[in-house]
Amino acid sequence: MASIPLPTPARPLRIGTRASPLALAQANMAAAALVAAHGLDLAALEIVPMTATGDRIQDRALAEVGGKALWTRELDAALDAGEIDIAVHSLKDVETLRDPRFALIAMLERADPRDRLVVRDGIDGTAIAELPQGARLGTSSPRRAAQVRRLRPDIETTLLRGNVATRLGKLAAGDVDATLLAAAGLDRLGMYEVGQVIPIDLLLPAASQGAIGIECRADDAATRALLAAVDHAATHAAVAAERAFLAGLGGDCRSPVAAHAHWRHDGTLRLDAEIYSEDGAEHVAGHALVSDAAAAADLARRLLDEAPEAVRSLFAA
Ligand SMILES: NCc1[nH]cc(CCC(=O)O)c1CC(=O)O
Repeated sequence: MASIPLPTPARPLRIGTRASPLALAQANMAAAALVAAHGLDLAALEIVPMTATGDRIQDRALAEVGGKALWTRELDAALDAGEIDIAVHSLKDVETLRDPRFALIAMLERADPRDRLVVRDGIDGTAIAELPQGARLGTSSPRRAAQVRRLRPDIETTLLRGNVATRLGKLAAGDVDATLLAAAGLDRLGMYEVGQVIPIDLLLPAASQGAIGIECRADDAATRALLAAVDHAATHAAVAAERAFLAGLGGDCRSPVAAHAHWRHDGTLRLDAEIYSEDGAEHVAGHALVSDAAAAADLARRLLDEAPEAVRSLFAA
């Protein structure tokens, strides 16, 4: 194979990212992986932070805002215009159907995919089952709201938006009694002690949760080669199955859908998935061994076929 032209301080690789502390931490993880894989000079990389539409809108549920690509539009435009060379994303927030001008080449090794329950001072209990009767749970995730309401119909769910620190601040201020946050995000912010982890079999995570994706322009062969060296193949295949399931449903990160794939000891990949009605009162769950995207899409079709009307009607596909 021909050698890859490496970025240099004179011609740095520009890494586009959202400007939130979590996004910056993730961009730095991607940078560190590239430095390690290629023996780059740190000065050969430049982090380029930008604000996404989703960051600007703070007062409404993103599901209401409508429109697509609330987290990717600005980075896509910068990538397309050649202002950045790569974009680093929380894959959970990236649409399953991407513009073919962009290529998702690499995923870093997935972190803890689980959610953690965080309660405010004065609330006893660290598990969902232990929350006080009628507790108020803040979340911006239709999945988390539906899952909690299924387990605890007495719990009231309200909208809680903003980056991780903002949400924790609103929790501390008593706006809500509890919230759910991704363990991966908390850990990447150094908040290892915040919240109580919820087992996967109690609260199945969102498709792609804990996975960081790195994209470049599809026609940028040099950058593709650079990124391919930091791809974690096992993560990539598992997350691709989760995303194929979501795509098969016609869902996105605003759908009450959970999907998690994990490698079994015999080398097969098992995909577990659940789809909920908005209030969590109804749901359908299933699993399959998935050797390719088609098998994940098959599971989506099977679950939609089995789903009660309140669930199926959420997916107009
Ligand atoms: N929707 C926001 C978002 N997107 C990715 C993460 C966490 C990091 C990850 O899943 O990799 C979070 C925060 C959260 O859900 O608590």
